[in-house]
Amino acid sequence: MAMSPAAGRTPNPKAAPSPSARRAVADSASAAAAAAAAASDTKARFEAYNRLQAAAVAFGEKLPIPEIVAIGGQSDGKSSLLEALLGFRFNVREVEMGTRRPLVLQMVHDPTALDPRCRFQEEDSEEYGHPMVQAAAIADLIKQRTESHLRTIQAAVSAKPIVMRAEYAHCPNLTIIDTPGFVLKAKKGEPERTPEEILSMVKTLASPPHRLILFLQQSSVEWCSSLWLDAIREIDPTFRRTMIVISKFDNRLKEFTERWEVDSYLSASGYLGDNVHPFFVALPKDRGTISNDEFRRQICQVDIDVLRHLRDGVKGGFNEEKFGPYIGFSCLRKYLESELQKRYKEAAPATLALLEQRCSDVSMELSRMDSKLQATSDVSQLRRSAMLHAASICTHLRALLDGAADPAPEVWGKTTEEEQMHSGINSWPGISVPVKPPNSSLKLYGGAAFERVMHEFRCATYSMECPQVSREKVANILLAHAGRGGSSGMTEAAAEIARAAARSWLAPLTETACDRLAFVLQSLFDLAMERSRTDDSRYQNVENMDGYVGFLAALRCSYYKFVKDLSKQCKQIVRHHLDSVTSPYSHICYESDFLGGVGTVANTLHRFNQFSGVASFDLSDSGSLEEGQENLPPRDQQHMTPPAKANEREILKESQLTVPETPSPDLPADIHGGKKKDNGNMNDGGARKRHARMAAYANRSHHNNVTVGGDDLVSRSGSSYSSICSISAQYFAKMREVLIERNVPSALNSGFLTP
Ligand SMILES: Nc1nc2c(ncn2[C@@H]2O[C@H](COP(=O)(O)OP(=O)(O)OP(=O)(O)O)[C@@H](O)[C@H]2O)c(=O)[nH]1
Repeated sequence: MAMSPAAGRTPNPKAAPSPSARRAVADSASAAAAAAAAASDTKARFEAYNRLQAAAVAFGEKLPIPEIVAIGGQSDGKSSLLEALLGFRFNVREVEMGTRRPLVLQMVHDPTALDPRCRFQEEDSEEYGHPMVQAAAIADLIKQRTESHLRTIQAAVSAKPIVMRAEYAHCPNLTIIDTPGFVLKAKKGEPERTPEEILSMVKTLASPPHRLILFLQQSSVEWCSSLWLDAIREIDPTFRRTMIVISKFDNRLKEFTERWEVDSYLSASGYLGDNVHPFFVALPKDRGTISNDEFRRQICQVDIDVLRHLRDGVKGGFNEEKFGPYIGFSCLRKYLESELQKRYKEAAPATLALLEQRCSDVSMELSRMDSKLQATSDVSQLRRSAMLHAASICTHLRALLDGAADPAPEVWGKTTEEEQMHSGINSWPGISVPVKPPNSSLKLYGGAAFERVMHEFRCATYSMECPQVSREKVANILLAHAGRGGSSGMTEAAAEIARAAARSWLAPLTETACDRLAFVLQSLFDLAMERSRTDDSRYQNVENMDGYVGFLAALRCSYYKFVKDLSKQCKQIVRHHLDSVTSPYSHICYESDFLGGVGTVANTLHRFNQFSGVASFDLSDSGSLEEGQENLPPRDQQHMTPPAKANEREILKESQLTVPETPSPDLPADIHGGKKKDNGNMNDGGARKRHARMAAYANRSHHNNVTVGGDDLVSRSGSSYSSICSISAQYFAKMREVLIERNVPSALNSGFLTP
């Protein structure tokens, strides 16, 4: 203390202080105030970073907050060092499993907390739990959290940290992350990959450049045989942000006898570079239960003992000027604290800029939400957005019908089987065999799926045979016509039978086709929504309607209703076509040149190939010839028969008619006699001959004055009945062909796609 000129005299308490004394007092007061302000700045900065860190951990954010990561081999003393820094033991190192999850230890120096207050951050939230005081309870909680998390993720180690905040009068303001220790071999019962997992996890934790690395290595390890130094070099090759701590220094001390030995060891010459100074730390060995005060006292004592040993126990002491600042726990503690504060200060502008950026992002998002909220009360704005959204959905629907590959058909498309299953329409009425159009195994949607259903419908329809008609029905129609004395009674009867069959068998098929097509269209709504959503995120100015649940539900409902109405209308139109084709006034049955004539196999085959069109290209890669030709007319089966085969079948059928036991004198002999010739010969114009025969038959019956009614339909079952069945089958095929080739496809296409 500087003496004043009046030194030695008794000071007069009442005398006014001299100006210089006043200045000195003022200087020291302002220095104290500045120090206090700096300390409070430091504390505030530390607090702010701690809160930021907790938030980052809770939300999985990666913020460049300066932190210290303690790493090293197993049992190198990381947890012990953390306890020493904290100023009390919480027994983490007693947990025999070792460190398995990183522990973020936020130490907050609080002079009022004479007992440590530890609080753990909840596993998936920013909140901290209640303060805990008991060391055993803290250790238990760490152990329990570690075990339950590892059990959940089925692993031996995890990178998900446990965050503990400790407020204590005797700890510095410091945040350290304790990590699992490196090991060379997995423990018994643990996965063999555990050592690599630990190494890679710790490397990941230590890699961010804003983190300081506190690398611990036991003093017993020689620099040349250091196991993990290379791992540190990989992360931080120049040790720019690495602090090296030689732990358990007490174990090494007794080996030094000469000064050069100590100095050479302390300098780590040749291994770390001139600018890297490791710290040499020893901590109390005593494992007994001691008070926190005693623990801290022992830490100080070990520091004193180490220095004393180096000074007095070694011949010539050691280079204290050079290495003194690096020996002992208290030096390390001071260094860590100041280093972290320095980094906090350096990082503050960048952190602030980052936070401001985040704030402005959030403000923008908030104002967007605000304007959205306001828009909800602006009806005209709402209407505009709703119309824009509906228009966008319509555009996407159109694009999907025109053929699109977005969204991924593999995910959003359906195979024929899936379509059948999801629509609840698993089969075609009256068709017992499964109908599989080409490409049935591909996942399609939109226009492609529509075309495939159309093709499936054709396949289903052609696979239908003219249903059997009972003798009574035939007799009822035939006899009535005969009674009226008509000359073409048999033809008329056959036509009438075919009409009735077409009406009752084809109508359900067309209705099913409408339902299936409607399902394809309905499914498009979700795809259009998905496309619209992707567009929204691409062009952010488009109003996002996600929150308007009621509107979206109404839009969906009206779309479904629209499709349902379309389906209803299409059913009516198709029904109308069916009615006109099956009308007695229709001339279809009597058009001899219809589509090249009944039974012209070559022509009908050609037509089948035409309708097959694009839809019959098999694009599935499974495509063996058989599969590729799914539902193309099978050669040896009667069902699944397109027009050509249907006609062939009629020919076959005719050829297989039962010869009546008593040949009817009414029928020309060649009707039966010619059968054998026709049998199986599809290209010999059999159907045409048959047609001619039918006409001849009709004429002859008329000319010979033999009425059809005179033919006994019961006893001569093989004659008139069979012929009528055969003719009506041909008529049925004709009607079907007109419907499937001309009327129905155009009606469904225009009805569904261009309503
Ligand atoms: N002699 C001596 N022993 C120490 C010193 N520091 C720690 N130990 C002991 O070394 C052992 C391992 O210490 P820990 O702190 O658990 O080591 P760790 O690195 O955290 O271990 P893991 O988390 O399993 O990687 C304990 O028994 C400590 O008491 C020291 O300075 N001197």
